Amino acid sequence: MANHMSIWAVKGLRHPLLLTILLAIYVSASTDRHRRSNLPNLVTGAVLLVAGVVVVTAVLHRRLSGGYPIGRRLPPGPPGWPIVGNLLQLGQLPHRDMAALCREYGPLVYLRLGRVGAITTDDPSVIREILVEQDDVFASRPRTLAAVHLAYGCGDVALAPMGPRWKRMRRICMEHLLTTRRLESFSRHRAEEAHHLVRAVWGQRQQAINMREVLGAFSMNNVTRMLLGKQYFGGGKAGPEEAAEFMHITHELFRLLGVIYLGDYLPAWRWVDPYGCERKMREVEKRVDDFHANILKEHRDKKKKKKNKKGRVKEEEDEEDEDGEMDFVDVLLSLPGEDGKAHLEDVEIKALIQDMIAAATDTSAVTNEWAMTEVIRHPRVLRKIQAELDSVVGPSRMVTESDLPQLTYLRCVVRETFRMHPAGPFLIPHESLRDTTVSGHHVPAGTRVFINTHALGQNPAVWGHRDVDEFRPERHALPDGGGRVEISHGADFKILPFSAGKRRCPGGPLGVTLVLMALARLFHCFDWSPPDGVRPEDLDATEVYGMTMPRAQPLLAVARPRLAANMYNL
Ligand code: HEM
Repeated sequence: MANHMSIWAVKGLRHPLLLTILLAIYVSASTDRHRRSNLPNLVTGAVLLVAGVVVVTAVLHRRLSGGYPIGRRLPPGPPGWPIVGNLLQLGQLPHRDMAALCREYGPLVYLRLGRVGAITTDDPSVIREILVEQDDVFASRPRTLAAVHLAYGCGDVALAPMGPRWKRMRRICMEHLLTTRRLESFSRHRAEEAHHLVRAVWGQRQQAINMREVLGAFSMNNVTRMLLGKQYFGGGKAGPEEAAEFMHITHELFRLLGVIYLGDYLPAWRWVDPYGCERKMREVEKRVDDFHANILKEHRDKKKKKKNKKGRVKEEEDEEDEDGEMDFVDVLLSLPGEDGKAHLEDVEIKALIQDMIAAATDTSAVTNEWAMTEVIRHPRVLRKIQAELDSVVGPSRMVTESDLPQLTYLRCVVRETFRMHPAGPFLIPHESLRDTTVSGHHVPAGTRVFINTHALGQNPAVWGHRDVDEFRPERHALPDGGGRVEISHGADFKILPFSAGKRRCPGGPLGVTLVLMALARLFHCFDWSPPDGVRPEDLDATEVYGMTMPRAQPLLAVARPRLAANMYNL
């Protein structure tokens, strides 16, 4: 009984109406005692009345109007506490908690997180309304403390609020960095990194391989070669100390960007900051900035050396390195700045480098680790992927980028991976710029928007109740069996790997190539199984929450070569 009472008390803490009932039961019990001891029960009655009125008024006010004139109703949502609002209703896996609220209250749910109003949804038509039909209203981002400290005062692309600065930075990405021509110029590097990936696995064949390390190195090397002209893994140009510093700050950056920092919702929390979160943000901010300053210095020194060698600088012109490509930092150093300035500000270049590293590496590595996990859990799927690779590529050459559009079944596998394990549980939070109406509900300016991509992929109303939990790539096959399977949201918005509208991912095509290439090479070159003693179906698939949503534990898997030995030495 005591146990039951404590469970109800905990539930009561999360639900004010329940607490009122508990309070009423308690007070009437004590009233009984008071009666027996002849104490006046007038005071008890008054306390009960006032408590009831306060809570019921607060709840009604919040439910009916949310502080807005009746008729402009906020979307439905759970009642919240004064000051903290609904923060206590969110636990370690907030995407799952918000999904449960959508099941209970409907496709669009309103929450109050401390002083911040928020909406969340996992419904394709509401998502389309927010990201496409009302793109102008919802294309901003909240100024979180992590964004201020870790993205150069929100001066980057990914975390910047809507405004002329974001537009300019995004244009630089689209017109100078992520163009088809520029990306093609790195295809040779990508092929080399795909080969290193196969070699790294071959070197550890027949033993349990930590796939997080191998896949992380593949993504990181691809991105840093393109961005900084350096490899940090596998004997590239960077020294071990620099590589260790790079890894450390990148991990810290991801971790801090993923934290839900209470100081963003309850300003008083910042005075206490019991876990030193903001102090850590400032520390990482300094180390990241030093690292980027060093990268800029190296590139400028290299440029000077070339100038001395040639006796002239080809300003404003593509300046290729000895391999024939300009890395992104070279490109950024060659661009003119704002208002007629000769160059971009250093802080602008650093913010862009930072964004690309954060946005490009973890997303593709996490997706690859989940895809490998699901395929090893389902040997039937592995056999189908390999049959396709054997027919499109054959046993006597390696997969190339030109094969990727033909790998129809593998593309379905990647879509299914994005359905069940999107790179991030939510899109990066959006924010509304002005008052608006969504699905008939009032949404005030400054509302934070949590698009729950994880819950979208698990939504039985979208995917059917029968096999929503099952990894079944066939569900993405095109009806006529032909054509190219696209790895994007499509017209139905049933999956949302790269988002849509103004803030959609500008690196989608590169991301898809990195994911497909790694998987195609790994499944073409090797057979895969879990470590000895683990059955495929018992391979753990628990996730942890963060800006991206990796497996709780790194994937360990055993590779057995399936091509002739000479193929691995090419
Ligand atoms: C599998 C790989 C990738 C996935 C799944 C992915 C996914 C996403 C998602 C979901 C967003 C948030 C969109 C929103 O909030 O509405 C995003 C934003 C972004 N991504 Fe990616 N991405 C990937 C790879 C890349 C790559 C390779 C780059 C660049 C080299 C990149 C650069 C960015 C940038 C700059 C933004 C911010 C856009 C903005 O706010 O305007 N991403 N990405």
